[in-house]
Amino acid sequence: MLFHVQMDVRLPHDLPDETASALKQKERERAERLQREGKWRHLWRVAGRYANVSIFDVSGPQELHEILSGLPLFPFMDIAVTPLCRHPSSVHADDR
Ligand SMILES: O=C(O)CC1=CCC(=O)O1
Repeated sequence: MLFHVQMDVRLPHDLPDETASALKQKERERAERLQREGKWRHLWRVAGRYANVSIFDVSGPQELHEILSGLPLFPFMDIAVTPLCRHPSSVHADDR
């Protein structure tokens, strides 16, 4: 099942630089692993904002929630989830 996910990152201004750097590094490692596993299909930066839009390919909302809530930056992100289904005019056979 595909989900469009927008994550807006809001790190507290008083978060020490070292803590922020460690969180970002852990987030990167988790994101890279999930991409290699095929669960995090797209990851795009929103131009001009500390935010991303992503496409996840997971079994359903429960798995998505487990992934998102396990992200190192989860406590510092506003997340909006939109479930997706196939568009009848899409020419891409792999759209699910
Ligand atoms: O920088 C972001 O948008 C937050 C993030 C998600 C995956 C990642 O590596 O960073």
